[in-house]
Amino acid sequence: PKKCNLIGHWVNDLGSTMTISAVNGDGVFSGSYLTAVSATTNEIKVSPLQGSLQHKNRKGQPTFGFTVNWTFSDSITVFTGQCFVDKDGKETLRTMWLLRSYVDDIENDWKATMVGTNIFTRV
Ligand SMILES: CN1C(=O)N(C)[C@H]2CS[C@@H](CCCCC(=O)O)[C@H]21
Repeated sequence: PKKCNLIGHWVNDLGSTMTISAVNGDGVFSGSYLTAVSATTNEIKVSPLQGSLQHKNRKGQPTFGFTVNWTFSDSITVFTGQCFVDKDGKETLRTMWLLRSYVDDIENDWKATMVGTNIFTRV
């Protein structure tokens, strides 16, 4: 049956790689994120991620959410999505994300959040 497991190594179309470690009994997990591109000119470094997944339905394709706390930029990204097994039996994470960047002035709050979709596949 279709079984998608979040644990392991993932890569997305931007070349970012993500490693998700053990998922505990409450569905809480942690890991690390290494981005290949950034909106900043800072040197890119590995960043920690923390999240949780729904496995109440135990249908094997759980929904999840996680936060990446960027170590090299004054910003933070939250991802949410679902882990699928596609028709070829390959696991894929379909996600949407919000990237919130620091702005100096509340007048610039309107342009501080970017949104996007992103697909991860197993490395
Ligand atoms: C590389 N990325 C990636 O793999 N994404 C799914 C998108 C959403 S998080 C962003 C990178 C943000 C880096 C920190 C910053 O530039 O403020 C971009």
